[in-house]
Amino acid sequence: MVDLKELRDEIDSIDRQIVELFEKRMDICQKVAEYKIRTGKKVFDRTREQAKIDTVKGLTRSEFNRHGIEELFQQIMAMSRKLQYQLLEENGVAGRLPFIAVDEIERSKVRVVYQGVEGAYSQAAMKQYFSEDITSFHVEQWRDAMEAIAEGSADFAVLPIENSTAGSVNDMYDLLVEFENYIVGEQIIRCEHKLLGLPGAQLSDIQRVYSHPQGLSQCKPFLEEHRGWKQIPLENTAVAAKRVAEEGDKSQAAIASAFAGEQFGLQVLADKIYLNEANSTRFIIITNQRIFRKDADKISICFEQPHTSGSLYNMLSHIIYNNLNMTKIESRPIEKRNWEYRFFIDFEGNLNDSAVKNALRGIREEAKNMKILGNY
Ligand SMILES: O=C(O)C(=O)C[C@]1(C(=O)O)C=C[C@@H](O)C=C1
Repeated sequence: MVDLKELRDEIDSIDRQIVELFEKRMDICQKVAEYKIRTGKKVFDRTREQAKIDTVKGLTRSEFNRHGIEELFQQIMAMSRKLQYQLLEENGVAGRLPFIAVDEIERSKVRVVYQGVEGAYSQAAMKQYFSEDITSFHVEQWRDAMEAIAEGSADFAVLPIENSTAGSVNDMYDLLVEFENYIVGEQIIRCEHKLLGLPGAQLSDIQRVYSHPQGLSQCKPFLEEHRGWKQIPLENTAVAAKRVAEEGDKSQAAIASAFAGEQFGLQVLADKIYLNEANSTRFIIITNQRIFRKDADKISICFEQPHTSGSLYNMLSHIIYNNLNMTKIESRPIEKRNWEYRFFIDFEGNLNDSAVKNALRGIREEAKNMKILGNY
């Protein structure tokens, strides 16, 4: 009968040797980093890593171990790269990020665009974020707002990115990739949807209900109690309220805010119809300049990765290894490339932090491509 203690002693002795060899290897990697600092050579060398993996796999005795050794060496080399990025950063050769730190984002005497019509939740978000002495205008589509920022006809745009009940606004992620606009702030607004109808209308008159698709989805249980109603999605909750007011048909109602109701002279037919008491929408403030507040504490980036096992894990390891806290992850299909995805992550930090610069440098070097969407 084998003795477990003896076996464990043997494992302990092997592990001590592994640790000793690992530390020796990392010391050499430090010298490699010094060489790379002197010569400007890139840390990540894909060809060398592939050759190394092939060689060490060839040294194993079984298929099972071949797989294990591949994973082990991928991790060892990932550690080696992270050490090297850290040394680059410490030596001040990590490179400058193309973002400029500012004390404050201007909130007065600026031109701001939002999507929808007056009474939209975007307008409420704008009013909360900016002061009263701004010039504002609204556009029909989110894309129009993005274009207004890109061409400079507005300084800032206010656009929805996420609702606490219905989830992310997918189109916004795609637009953030398409346009060279950047997030500089965010504003959270409670969305207390109401069912709004014409003055004198009764709940029993209603046959059709208009809202934004997210408005409809956020009031699902209420709408299920009224299965006979036809649900019609529109581009904005305030557009829905406007339409009910303009068409003057008592059988029509809108799901929108109380201030949209006031704006268009509608009355509240049903209150508290939303799924979640704390139902809120997070709006982002966008501009065409690469600026960030000196005290900004949240970063959004996106990157593309090849469709291979472990590729997302490898990117996220830069966040973990630099002790950063990831707060959100999203994926969106890449246009014209079926079943391939672009990942969007948010994490805590400021672009001036060394840990953040380190993580970004690693991701930039190792991902197919990476874009910083903003620090706010
Ligand atoms: O050989 C190098 O250039 C190294 O930086 C060392 C090393 C390794 O750990 O083996 C690490 C990173 C490179 O991508 C390739 C190999």
